[in-house]
Amino acid sequence: MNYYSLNKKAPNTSFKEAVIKGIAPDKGLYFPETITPLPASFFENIDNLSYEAIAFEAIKQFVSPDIPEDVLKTIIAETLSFDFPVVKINDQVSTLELFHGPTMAFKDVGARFMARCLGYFNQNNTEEVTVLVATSGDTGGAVANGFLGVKGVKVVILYPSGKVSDIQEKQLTTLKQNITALEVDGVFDDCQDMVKRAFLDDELTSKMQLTSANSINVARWLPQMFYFFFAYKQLHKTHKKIVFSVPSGNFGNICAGMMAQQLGLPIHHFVAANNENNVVTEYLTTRLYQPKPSVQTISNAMDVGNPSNFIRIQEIYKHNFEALKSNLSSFSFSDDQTREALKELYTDFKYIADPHGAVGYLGCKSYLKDNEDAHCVFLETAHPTKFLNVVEDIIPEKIELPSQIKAVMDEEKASIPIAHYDELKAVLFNTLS
Ligand SMILES: N[C@@H](CCOP(=O)(O)O)C(=O)O
Repeated sequence: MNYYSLNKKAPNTSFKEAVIKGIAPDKGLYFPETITPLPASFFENIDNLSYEAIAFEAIKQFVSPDIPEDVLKTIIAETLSFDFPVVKINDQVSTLELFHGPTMAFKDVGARFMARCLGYFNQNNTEEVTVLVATSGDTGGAVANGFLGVKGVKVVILYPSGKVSDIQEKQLTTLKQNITALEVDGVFDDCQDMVKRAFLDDELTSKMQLTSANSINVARWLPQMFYFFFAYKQLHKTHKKIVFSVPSGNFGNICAGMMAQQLGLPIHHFVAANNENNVVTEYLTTRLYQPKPSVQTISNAMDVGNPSNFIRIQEIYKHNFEALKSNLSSFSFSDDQTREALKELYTDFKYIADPHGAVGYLGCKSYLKDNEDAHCVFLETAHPTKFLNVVEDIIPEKIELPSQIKAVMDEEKASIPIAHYDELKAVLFNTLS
């Protein structure tokens, strides 16, 4: 598969080069040249396929021929070593739990997949790769965990100081080894802008191989398609109109769901569930796409004011507003509404959600008001204990800490404070020695 830059001012490139570069030289996101739907027989036979077999069929065309099929099977087996259960909330709503991996957030799949692809491409390479990543909470921990000890790879994570949860901060600052955490005096968008600027900085890129482990990287983004297939496998016999409500920040996850739909997965509709960072909700109402500085909320991983992947969504719908709107609804919710939803899920259904899942649940409720015959699945993108300070105030029971969380609780944080791009540059040059 070849990839083109969405800015259309850079040469097309292979999967391998797209992964190693992260972003095209013209600053565009890479997008696959073709998307070939899976045959009808795949969907007819889905009940007999394992998750690994489904994932293999879904992603094969996007990584071929750079990753041979036997290597791809191993990468997928190692990536998907945990479960993805659908849990019934009521007759109209279910949740897909994506938090059973090592850092208890949906980012684990993409991070582990990408780390293994990069490890494979790098095996005979003497040149080190530096992975730069901006996080508003969950990506950082997943990337730190996924890339820990990967040969020839150094990871530098930028996160907004004071704007991620305590456990998220522990996950991304305590592993050390080949992982460096930079605590940025700013918001997530400042971190993301610095990362994107670094890719275009000739002084840096002439001395080091930089790539991204955010969803701008195709190897981080595309494996997120798997979730939608896994939910479909669990629900298609009982529900015909399946709608996904995706808590959305950088819009990589929902965009991956739309790619799954392009492959033929029968998804009836998407809901982008937003907190008060509502650029896309406003766009669908006003047709004006106006990125703005992110505001801090209790669903902090979605505190993104300029979502990177929206341009890919536009590309899928060929920049046709009506086509997009017929397949995507978007709602935005305040922190108070999110707290109420957490309470309702617990009181009415005995389900403990995290704040992001609660926003997804609200997205389902809003959509179902006018679409009663649909079944809405909200993605539970992270485990509630990652947001203990929020959840424990609302849920009147002691929540048992999972072993993955306990493992980092008492570790010592190591981070470097920075405020400006030049400081990032200095850190990157220091990693060269
Ligand atoms: N929600 C994210 C922000 C970065 O998103 P990504 O999917 O592009 O890595 C986070 O938790 O850091």
